[in-house]
Amino acid sequence: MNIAIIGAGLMGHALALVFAIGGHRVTLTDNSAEALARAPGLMEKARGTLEGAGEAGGLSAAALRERVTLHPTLAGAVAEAGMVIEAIIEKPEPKRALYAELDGLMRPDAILASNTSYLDVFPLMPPARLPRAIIMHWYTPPYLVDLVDLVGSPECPEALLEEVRAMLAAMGKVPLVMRRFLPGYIANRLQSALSLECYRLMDEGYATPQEIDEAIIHGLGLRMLLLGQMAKSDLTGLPLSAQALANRMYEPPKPRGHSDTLDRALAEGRTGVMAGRGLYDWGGEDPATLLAERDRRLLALKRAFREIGPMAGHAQTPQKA
Ligand SMILES: NC(=O)C1=CN([C@@H]2O[C@H](COP(=O)(O)OP(=O)(O)OC[C@H]3O[C@@H](n4cnc5c(N)ncnc54)[C@H](O)[C@@H]3O)[C@@H](O)[C@H]2O)C=CC1
Ligand SMILES: O=C(O)[C@@H](O)C(=O)[C@H](O)[C@@H](O)CO
Repeated sequence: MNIAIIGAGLMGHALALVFAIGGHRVTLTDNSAEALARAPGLMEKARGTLEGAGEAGGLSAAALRERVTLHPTLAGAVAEAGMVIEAIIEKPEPKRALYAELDGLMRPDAILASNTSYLDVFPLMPPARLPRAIIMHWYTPPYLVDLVDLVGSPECPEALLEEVRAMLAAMGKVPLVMRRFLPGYIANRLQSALSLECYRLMDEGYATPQEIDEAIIHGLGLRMLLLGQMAKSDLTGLPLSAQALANRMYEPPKPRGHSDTLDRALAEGRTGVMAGRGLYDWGGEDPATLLAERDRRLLALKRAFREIGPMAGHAQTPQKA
């Protein structure tokens, strides 16, 4: 399929690589010439890391350049596309404006997909596009994290969602179809709840970022990879889960809409790896080198886990809840 990706940022360039590895032809555009110009180098860096681990699907550097075409204009990018993926800034109004512009440029039969993390984008889209509109939410980096949240618009037929689900499965991804839209789907909602607690622990001086990550990496992470949270509860015994609920000893933090820890970091320009410092000081290490090292280690974990396999999820025969 011809795939057009709008937005060549952190996600857009990586999605271009994923679909190129999946054998699709990709057009990529961005309203920032600088962001668009950065994309080929970022894609090749990631492709090289994947190839080094035998995970590039046989996509050579030359084939990547051939399969992904950069377009300076929206019209040029979407003219032939059977699917248009929006991966621009997570703000409603720029998305609404883009969908309106796309409506006059896309093929009538093209699927309009959004990579939005939380927004209900369907009310932002031209009504005539809704029968072929979906949310297709990926996780960073999408060439390594296999989960893809799929949600159809209220007018999207099951058959279309199944067509996209099958396409993603054929690409080796793990599409998870939500029966109806919920901000953040499943994994992003869990991440949001976890983040709220993390910011509470830091804001109220209970824990440092390092201590929080120690607790996750050496406490929760290993089991979660194998069991998720629900199978883990089965192995622990559900009476304990029920008792923990009954004891009400845990009260989730009330959302404050901000975090003092985050506010301080942002005020000091500590915006994350790209700035050399965030909640950690990355010692001025080159961000591309750090991201490549992240990818190298994630690949080693994925390879080992492919041998081990999960003990939960669809790999198991779940009890009817
Ligand atoms: N960063 C992440 O980890 C993830 C982000 N997402 C979602 O993906 C979307 C993009 O996120 P990122 O890639 O992180 O953002 P980003 O800021 O890295 O990239 C967005 C790109 O879109 C371009 N852009 C903005 N308005 C545009 C327009 N009207 N036309 C064409 N290009 C335009 C910008 O120049 C920028 O290069 C957001 O909706 C975000 O919630 C989803 C999963 C993970
Ligand atoms: O973690 C991810 O890659 C995705 O869940 C995302 O949508 C973004 O990171 C989002 O959670 C940022 O708030």
